[in-house]
Amino acid sequence: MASTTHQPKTGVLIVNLGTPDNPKTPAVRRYLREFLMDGRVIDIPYIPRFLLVNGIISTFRAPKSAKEYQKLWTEEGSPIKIYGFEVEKLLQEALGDNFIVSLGMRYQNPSVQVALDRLKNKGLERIIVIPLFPQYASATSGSVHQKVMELVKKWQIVPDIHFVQSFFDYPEFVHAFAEIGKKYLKEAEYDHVLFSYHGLPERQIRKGDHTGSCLKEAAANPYLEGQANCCATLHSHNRGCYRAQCFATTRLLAQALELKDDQVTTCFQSRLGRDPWLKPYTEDTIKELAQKGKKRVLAFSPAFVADCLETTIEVGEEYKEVFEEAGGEHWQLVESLNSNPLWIGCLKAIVLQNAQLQPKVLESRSTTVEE
Ligand SMILES: C=CC1=C(C)c2cc3[nH]c(cc4nc(cc5[nH]c(cc1n2)c(C)c5CCC(=O)O)C(CCC(=O)O)=C4C)c(C)c3C=C
Ligand SMILES: [Fe+2]
Ligand SMILES: [Fe+2]
Repeated sequence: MASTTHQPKTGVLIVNLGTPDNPKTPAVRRYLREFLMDGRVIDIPYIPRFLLVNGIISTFRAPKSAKEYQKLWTEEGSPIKIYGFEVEKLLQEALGDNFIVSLGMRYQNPSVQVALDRLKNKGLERIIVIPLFPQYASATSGSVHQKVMELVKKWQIVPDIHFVQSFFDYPEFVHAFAEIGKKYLKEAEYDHVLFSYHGLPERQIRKGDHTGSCLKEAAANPYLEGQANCCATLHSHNRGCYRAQCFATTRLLAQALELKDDQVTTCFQSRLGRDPWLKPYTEDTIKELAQKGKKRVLAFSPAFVADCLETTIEVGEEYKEVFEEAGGEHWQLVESLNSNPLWIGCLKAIVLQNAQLQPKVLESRSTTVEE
């Protein structure tokens, strides 16, 4: 009797932030409500969060954001979703039949529930979850992890679940972004290169800092090692710090692009509310660069893997206006990874590397079927 070994398939769940179903105010309000009622995004107690989101944000922010989404929308829909589906298809093709790739959005559609249902009851031994955020933040990757766990815990058979925490330091990620940017640096001269990351309330960084040293720039403590910026190096004590991961991303990209320290600046965009967010703020940085006489700036948005409101509209249009009003002459946004083949190759590398983390014992446990 011949015996055949069946390697169980691996599920790959890729999850991005999400976007409204359409760019009209009611759909944008639905999206903002789901997004901002997440206690990892607006991390204040439930009642004040409920009042804020259903009051000011639903009344004033939703119609304002809807206008922005109308500028962003294409005939096929919102870019973050269009690229999401393209990436799902291309990654499936790249990985082949031993994997099932499924796309979910943390907020709105296709929901994480729908994406996980596509992986349910398929006899999967393992699911690799890749939140599509290069740097870890509780508000993004942390929230995806929480949502997946909430849903999967109800399954009768819970497979191995492996979460990818961050991927800013994968050489394939750095290479993909750098190659897209190089195109611009070869075409023209730039006075400065800006790396603008999505911001976070400083409070959220402090909550994840077990050393008590982060954001205390001048404090004498063993973690600063004489540096002015506590996140200027990545060590075991701050490995999960979003801010430290953003600075590390800039260093890796600057190295790949052969840029010197004084040619690049890291800054943080999209502040919401009055609390202090990560500094320097992108808007302030842009004004300072223009005041210093920088006329031509190239802007990367390496916290995003697909073009979206935060890149195309905020960096590509709004910050361009700020720069030009302050005396700048040429502002260029580097487009995101979108469905670039280098990005698909990067995702494939992330999947294969994490699939290999599967202990040897699992390989030898592959189901043996007697025929
Ligand atoms: C890089 C990842 C992101 C982090 C970190 C993040 C934190 C964060 N965001 C808000 C509030 C808003 N973000 C909005 C849009 C938006 N945010 C991200 C990514 C991160 N957010 C993306 C990819 C997008 C764009 C989605 C799209 O449809 O194109 C918005 C909505 C747009 C608007 O009204 O301006 C809000 C609001 C907070 C409060 C936060 C951290 C605490
Ligand atoms: Fe955001
Ligand atoms: Fe820090």
